[in-house]
Amino acid sequence: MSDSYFEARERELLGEQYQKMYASAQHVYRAVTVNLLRTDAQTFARSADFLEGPAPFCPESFYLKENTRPGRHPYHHAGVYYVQEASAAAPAALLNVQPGDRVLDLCAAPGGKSSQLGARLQGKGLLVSNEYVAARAQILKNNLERMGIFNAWVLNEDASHVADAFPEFFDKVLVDAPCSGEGMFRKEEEALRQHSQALVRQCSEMGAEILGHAARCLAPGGLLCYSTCTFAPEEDEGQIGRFLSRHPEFSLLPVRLAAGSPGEEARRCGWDFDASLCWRIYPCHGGEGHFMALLQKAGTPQPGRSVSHKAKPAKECGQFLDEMFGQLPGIPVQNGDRWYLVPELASPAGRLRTVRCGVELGSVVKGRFVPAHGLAMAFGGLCRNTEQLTLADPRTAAWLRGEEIAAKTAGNGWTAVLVDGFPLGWGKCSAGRVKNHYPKGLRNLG
Ligand SMILES: C[S@@+](CC[C@H](N)C(=O)[O-])C[C@H]1O[C@@H](n2cnc3c(N)ncnc32)[C@H](O)[C@@H]1O
Repeated sequence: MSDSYFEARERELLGEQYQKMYASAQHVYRAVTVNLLRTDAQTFARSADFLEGPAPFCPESFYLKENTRPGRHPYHHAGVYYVQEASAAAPAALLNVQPGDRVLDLCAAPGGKSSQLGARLQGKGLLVSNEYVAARAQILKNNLERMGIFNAWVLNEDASHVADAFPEFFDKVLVDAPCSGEGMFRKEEEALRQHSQALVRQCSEMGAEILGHAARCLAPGGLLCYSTCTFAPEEDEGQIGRFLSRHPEFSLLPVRLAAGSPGEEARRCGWDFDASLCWRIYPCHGGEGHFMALLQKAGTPQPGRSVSHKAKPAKECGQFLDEMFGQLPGIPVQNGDRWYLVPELASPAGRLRTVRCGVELGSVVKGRFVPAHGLAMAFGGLCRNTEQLTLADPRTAAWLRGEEIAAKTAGNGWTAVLVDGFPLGWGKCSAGRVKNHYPKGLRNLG
């Protein structure tokens, strides 16, 4: 790490601790976060042989063994885990999301923290997952689809529009702010090259604006988590101090994790509050670096408002769902020639730029229903016709390469293909063979 402004600032703030916090921590840890919608942390730890052990920042994060390629593993394809730096997994867990909550992730792409929030909802309630940059919002949608988060509404909006549309609506809000990325220095040279004091100031202003919008859409009594992957005072403790001075209706709750260190008084930028209630993770703690603070809005939560939709799926779509699944959670909604299963609390009509609301079910082509990949990823484990694979079965690798495989458990017609019960998309079975419908862009090639 050699940005001169960064180094001079941190040496001054940390004194003798500087060497310990950054320079002597050479090891770069890689980690994954298990998807609690697919399995639990203990079962995952037993079944995945590529894990080094649990990370100390949240129960669903695990360090990886050296030389693993987690992106090609069948469990990755099946959304059993998300490749996520260990300290980055901490903030979402602080919100203590419960099934049925209304949750907003305001700066969500590529989706690591949204996946955690969605998994903790266990399919009940609503996750609104917003990303400002359009191309990144598509990546977010794809990741949430792979993780099977079926009650997510993915938006590509300015934070101010989200706040206008949902006044005091959410029980829990996460602001993982766009930041100067000092916690990325060891992983990405580009973050180091682009860094400057001016960038820190710019990010601090942007973060303050986003936090203001987050405050508006949080319900009375609701929780707001603010996090960054930077160490800069103006974006961290200083940001929280400024927010508290503008928002006396918020109070700071203590954050204490098994590893890391309390927020620092010297980084308050002159604001008067107890910065030690915040939490920091430095490279020496076993993660690349994160700052987080948990805030509560005063007041008592009101019963949530819900928006009802009335729609019946096309005959072919309804028939397919009845035969293959029975009752699924959500409301069928048509958009053009496609059908979606929309979470009950969501209202996809209106002016918000929606990337995806709920699960894409499929479309009717020449009088026949063609199921969408997202349907298999969300509900494949519940499907009545399945081709069941295991990690040890050579057909699993063949399937992920896009090959046709021999049928052993599926009957004729559309079938969900599963590895150890986790979904790997659709196949179509006939004459003892399963034709491969796993999307071409997702296959393990080369
Ligand atoms: C730190 S990243 C979020 C990472 C994400 N929470 C995760 O865990 O995968 C911050 C995100 O904020 C987005 N962003 C950029 N400008 C923004 C703005 N003005 N308002 C809201 N979000 C913005 C960035 O595109 C980026 O995807």
